[in-house]
Amino acid sequence: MTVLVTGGAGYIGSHAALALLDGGRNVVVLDNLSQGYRWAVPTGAAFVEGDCGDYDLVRRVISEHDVTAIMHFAGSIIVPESVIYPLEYYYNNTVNSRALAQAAVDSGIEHFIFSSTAGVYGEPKSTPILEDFSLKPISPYGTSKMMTEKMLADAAIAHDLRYVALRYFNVAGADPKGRSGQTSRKATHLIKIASQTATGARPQMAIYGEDYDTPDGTCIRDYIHVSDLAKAHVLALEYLEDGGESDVMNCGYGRGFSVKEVIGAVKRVSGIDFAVERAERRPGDPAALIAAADRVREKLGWTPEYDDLDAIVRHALDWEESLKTRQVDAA
Ligand SMILES: NC(=O)c1ccc[n+]([C@@H]2O[C@H](COP(=O)([O-])OP(=O)(O)OC[C@H]3O[C@@H](n4cnc5c(N)ncnc54)[C@H](O)[C@@H]3O)[C@@H](O)[C@H]2O)c1
Ligand SMILES: O=c1ccn([C@@H]2O[C@H](COP(=O)(O)OP(=O)(O)O[C@H]3O[C@H](CO)[C@H](O)[C@H](O)[C@H]3O)[C@@H](O)[C@H]2O)c(=O)[nH]1
Repeated sequence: MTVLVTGGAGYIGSHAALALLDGGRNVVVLDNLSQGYRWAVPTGAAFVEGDCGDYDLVRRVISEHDVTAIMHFAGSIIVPESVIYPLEYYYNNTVNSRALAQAAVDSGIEHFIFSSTAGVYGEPKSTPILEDFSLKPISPYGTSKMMTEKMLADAAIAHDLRYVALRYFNVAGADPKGRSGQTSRKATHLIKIASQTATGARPQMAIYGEDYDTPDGTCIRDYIHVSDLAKAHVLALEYLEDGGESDVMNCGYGRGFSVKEVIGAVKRVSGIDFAVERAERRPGDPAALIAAADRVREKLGWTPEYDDLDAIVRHALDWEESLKTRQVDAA
């Protein structure tokens, strides 16, 4: 019995693979290394280089590794890039997910966990955001994820497949044991960028907009530690194995921090007063995104361990330091 982790050479997938291995499960990672790194695949996981949209390959991997469940992280993740290259995003996130789901159904896989995003909500009518708020994504990225959610919902009605779509809020931090972290070639995430600036990989950073309708004028987000998120995946799998119904669940802590608060934490924890510029608003940034996080706690029994901004930042900084000794551009 093995879990197939697509995108397991990437940031979140590698942490989920670690959590599965730590729990004594077998893991096979399928990743095309378009963004991830071979070295990021945890020791103990089997690795297949290839595309999650390659139906025949997926069927073979499922059969050869005795796969009984799929965690699907592989995808393209940069919101502004999805506006410029929408058809690439629909292909990689929606078309390839369709092929993967088809291979899963045809192979008799019954348990499927999908990486969705708070981006499916678009500009929410209010916060905290409940799972049954209407889905009105404002980017091709968000729409590509929403479409995959809908496909899974329909497939789950027609076939023996049951799924949990986890809608991540802002994922940050790194494995507390230093085994993995965020290495993306094209980082856009606030805590990653602030950590790179603190550790000298960037000369300065910018705050995108100080005129939002928030207490300090900067955007508020619900930052979740990647290891807590990984744990939610393991629990979601156990939930399905115990007979749980298909569902969607927000993954966040239900509280938010502003951009200025985050930068303040990175300066405080690192002890470095790095340069921060003011910049224009970034298009498409909602003022505040905070999860209603009751469902994941109640249905999965999820209890976070790292709901502490300084701990998230500490782990992100430690990982950034460790990257100085790695060849991150060599896959
Ligand atoms: N990072 C976040 O804050 C965030 C928030 C919400 C949702 N998500 C979702 O979580 C998932 C993982 O994100 P991440 O931050 O770890 O990104 P990442 O880029 O670090 O990891 C994605 C991995 O998928 C691989 N990949 C991409 N397309 C593939 C394909 N067609 N076949 C096989 N492998 C492929 C890449 O090489 C990479 O290793 C994505 O689906 C993303 O949309 C991420
Ligand atoms: O250098 C930077 C980087 C970010 N920000 C600001 O920090 C906040 C957070 O930005 P991120 O890029 O870290 O994250 P987003 O909220 O834009 O998006 C992330 O969270 C979303 C859900 O909330 C989606 O899941 C998406 O995939 C994921 O990238 C935003 O107000 C952004 O403008 C800055 O001011 N400076």
